[in-house]
Amino acid sequence: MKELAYLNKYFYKYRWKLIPGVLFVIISNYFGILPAKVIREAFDLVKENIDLYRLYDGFDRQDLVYQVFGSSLLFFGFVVLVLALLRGIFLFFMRQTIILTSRHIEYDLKNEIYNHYQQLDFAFFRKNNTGDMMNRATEDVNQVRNYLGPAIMYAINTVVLSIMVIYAMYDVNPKLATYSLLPIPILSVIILFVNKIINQRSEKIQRQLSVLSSFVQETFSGIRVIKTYTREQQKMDVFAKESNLYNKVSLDLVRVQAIFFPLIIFLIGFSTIITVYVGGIEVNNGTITAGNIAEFILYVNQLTFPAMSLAWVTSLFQRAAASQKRINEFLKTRSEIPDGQIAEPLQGNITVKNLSFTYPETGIKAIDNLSFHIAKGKTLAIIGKTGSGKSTLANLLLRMYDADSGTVYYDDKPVQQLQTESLRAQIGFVPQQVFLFSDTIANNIAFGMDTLVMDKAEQAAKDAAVYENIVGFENGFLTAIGERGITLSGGQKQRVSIARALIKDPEILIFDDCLSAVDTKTEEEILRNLGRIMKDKTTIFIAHRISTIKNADHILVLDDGKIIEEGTHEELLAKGGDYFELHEKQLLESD
Ligand SMILES: Nc1ncnc2c1ncn2[C@@H]1O[C@H](COP(=O)(O)OP(=O)(O)OP(=O)(O)O)[C@@H](O)[C@H]1O
Repeated sequence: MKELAYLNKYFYKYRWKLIPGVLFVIISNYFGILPAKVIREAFDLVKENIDLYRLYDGFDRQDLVYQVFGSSLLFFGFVVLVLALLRGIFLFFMRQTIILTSRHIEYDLKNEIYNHYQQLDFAFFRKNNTGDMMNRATEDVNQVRNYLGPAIMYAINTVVLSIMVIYAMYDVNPKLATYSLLPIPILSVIILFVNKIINQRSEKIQRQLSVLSSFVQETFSGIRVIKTYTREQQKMDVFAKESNLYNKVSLDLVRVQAIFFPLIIFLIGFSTIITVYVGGIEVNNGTITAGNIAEFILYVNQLTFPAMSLAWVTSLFQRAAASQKRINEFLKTRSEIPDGQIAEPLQGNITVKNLSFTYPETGIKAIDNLSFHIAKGKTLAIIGKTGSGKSTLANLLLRMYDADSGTVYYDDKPVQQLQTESLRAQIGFVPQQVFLFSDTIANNIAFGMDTLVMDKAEQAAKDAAVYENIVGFENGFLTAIGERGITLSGGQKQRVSIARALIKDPEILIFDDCLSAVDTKTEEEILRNLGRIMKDKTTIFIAHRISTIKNADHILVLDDGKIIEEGTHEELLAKGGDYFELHEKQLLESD
């Protein structure tokens, strides 16, 4: 439960909505129990008036008694109606304050979680899957909102109503009150017990629902592969199996619930019988009136709600605590990359000294004691087999991770001292895996900019050699691209991704194998354009194809995270080593 204490800051923030909310709960309950007293008066009046009516039997006045009696009853009816109306009004205010506050807090909490996710480092996103992160920001927040709104509202309601009703009962007749209340503790114990079973079964449903939705999500994401391999029937069978399981656990819950409500009604009915029986004896003894029995029956019935909501509220509290614990786990996670202070414009000199990095999850040493230097305005190329550590190096340059040892220096300043936001804003990075948002092409190109300047987007598209393709579409730059840009070809997507980096006009550009899906002619065009744009700027090319990098000022050949050869294209060819072999192989392939 201490996990929920995290939310206290929000209670404080919205205190001027919550405090009136609590007052409204009290007032609405007060108007809720008053009708019982009015009905008692009405009952007693009925009895007295019947006696009086009989007394005047045969007299003229009997009609008058009848009329007075009729209008008094009407009056009592009217009072009950007004009280119900007042109760309704305050219930409305209660919901308007407490439930509304819970929605405000839900909104704040979702924003807090979302903003926190954005600040976390790559390592966090590597460790946690998207489904789990989304669940915590949606389903768990929902559970917490149930605590903030309904649970708190009904908890206060239950306590206030129980105190008021029990007080009113003992005020009338302690003996009758004790007898009438006897089944209530039994009721509460049964409810708590049944509720535990309901909770366990609800959790099972929740888990199964999660399995089912993950399955459906994955199936639809991979629908093309499923259709290509004609695995629809197999997927349908798996879905039917999981769905049946969901059905079974849901029915298990319905069965318990089916016993639950009749049981409560039975115990309340039992309590009513005791009230009538003991009340009848007391009326006979003259200690209470017949009206008191009617009043008590109403009280007992009013206690049904607190008895039921007690268990429900307890389970809401428990679920919210479990959810808040999961939310807190993420909110308390701090980025493992402490931010630096320096936010100066970069010149473009990069030095890497004895850099090593091992992925903690797999223990794979991706970068092993790497050192090199690129002067401002020069082009460095990195080539190597798959898995040789090229992408890891790019991520280290962007400070997505911190190295285990060694450092990257920008203009002689260690990367740790630079403000990551400023660093990344000055680097144009084209990742190996293109990701385009479900938006227009223009907005995708201008993604890194605060505003979309069409001329700049068009120029970037020209430089990335994708302009002709874009204007060929019916809506040109305003063409919407679906999830992950499915309307574009692989090569077009890569070029849009390049344009996204170029529009920033950065001092440093890093291309991570982003020309792999582009034909050699287009590649040459892009490289020519880059030569012009990046004339005085620093460029790092990561590539598999020698054609991409042969004009670079310096080439590093990586293997197993280490530099095995380095030099210019000509120098490396002259060495006759791995680079030369690769060159020969690629020449043969292109022939
Ligand atoms: N997130 C990760 N967690 C654990 N290990 C990883 C992770 N990413 C990469 N690796 C491992 O680190 C090594 C280097 O991977 P990296 O992606 O840097 O290679 P690469 O040279 O870019 O390969 P490619 O040319 O195929 O893109 C590989 O052995 C890979 O399995």
